[in-house]
Amino acid sequence: MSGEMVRAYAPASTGNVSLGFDLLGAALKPIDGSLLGDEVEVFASEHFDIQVKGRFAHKLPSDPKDNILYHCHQHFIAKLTERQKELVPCAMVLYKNLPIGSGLGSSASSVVAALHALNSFYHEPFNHDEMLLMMGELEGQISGSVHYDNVAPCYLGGLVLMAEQAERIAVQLPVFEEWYWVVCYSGIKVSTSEARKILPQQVSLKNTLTFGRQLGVFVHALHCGDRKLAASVMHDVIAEPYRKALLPGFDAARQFANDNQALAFGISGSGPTVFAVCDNLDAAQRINQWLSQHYIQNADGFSHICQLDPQGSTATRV
Ligand SMILES: Nc1ncnc2c1ncn2[C@@H]1O[C@H](COP(=O)(O)OP(=O)(O)O)[C@@H](O)[C@H]1O
Ligand SMILES: N[C@@H](CCOP(=O)(O)O)C(=O)O
Repeated sequence: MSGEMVRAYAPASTGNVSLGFDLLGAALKPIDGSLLGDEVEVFASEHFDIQVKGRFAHKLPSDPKDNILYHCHQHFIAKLTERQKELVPCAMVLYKNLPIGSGLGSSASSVVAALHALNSFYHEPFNHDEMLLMMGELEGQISGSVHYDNVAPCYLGGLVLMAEQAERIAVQLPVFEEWYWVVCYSGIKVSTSEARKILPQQVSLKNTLTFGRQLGVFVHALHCGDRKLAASVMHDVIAEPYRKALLPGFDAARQFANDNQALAFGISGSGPTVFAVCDNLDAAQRINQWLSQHYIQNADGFSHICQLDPQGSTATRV
């Protein structure tokens, strides 16, 4: 076997961004330069194998077949074998850096890092949309339904709106580069599939109209650079009213953020991570410090001041 290896990194992401349930998501990058995302290595090997390392490795199922990486590999190789018969076999290592059930797109990060690394290892047989379709399908196996608001920003970078058209799964939106996104993970686990089950299947006419208006106005405001208008419509009428009951300290955290110049505050994905958007670093630091002291529940929790990660996942051949 050759010594060829690919290493991929896939950033944490925030799904929904309050106003775009399942339709809007953003990739995150801590401003202090720390890595907030999973990494996957793929290398040539006679026998397929998955090793799991990293801060949150011990929280994953012990059977490698229950790791989403196993299913990513199976799925990718099955698709590739339809086009190419002779394949160099490989093995994988996952550095599980993101907490599971955190609202930071943890499973999406593993899926994107794994599929990006595999695509790069096998010399890019699949294009961006084919990759996104695969990523959505794999993420859907875990969370209970196909939604792209974590995998798409994680893969493409920036702030991403789902188009869900056959040849245009997602579109990147303009961003306000000076916005800071404080993200605080409390340390408890909230299962995405459970947090989806508690949502009602029907949405009232009033909330449907609010949802449509907010999303339309937000996209317009991004395109014309109107920060105030964009921030004014960042309210969650779909999930937050139900999910906040799963998040101890949520109302106090929102109150502090609102009283300290946050432009917006909400649940990241299905929680328990919360996010606050600020347009100045002083306010972001104040909120970050308060959340670290008051919202975190145990030693697994953490808080970061982030900006949006414009690059998304990366893969390097080493
Ligand atoms: N590589 C992986 N990364 C994250 N979760 C994984 C992975 N492999 C399997 N899982 C399982 O998938 C589920 C992910 O839970 P979920 O609430 O969707 O997490 P998140 O919202 O953080 O992506 C957990 O039951 C976890 O054990
Ligand atoms: N749109 C999804 C996002 C889930 O994000 P996660 O990071 O909690 O997996 C939802 O709100 O269910």
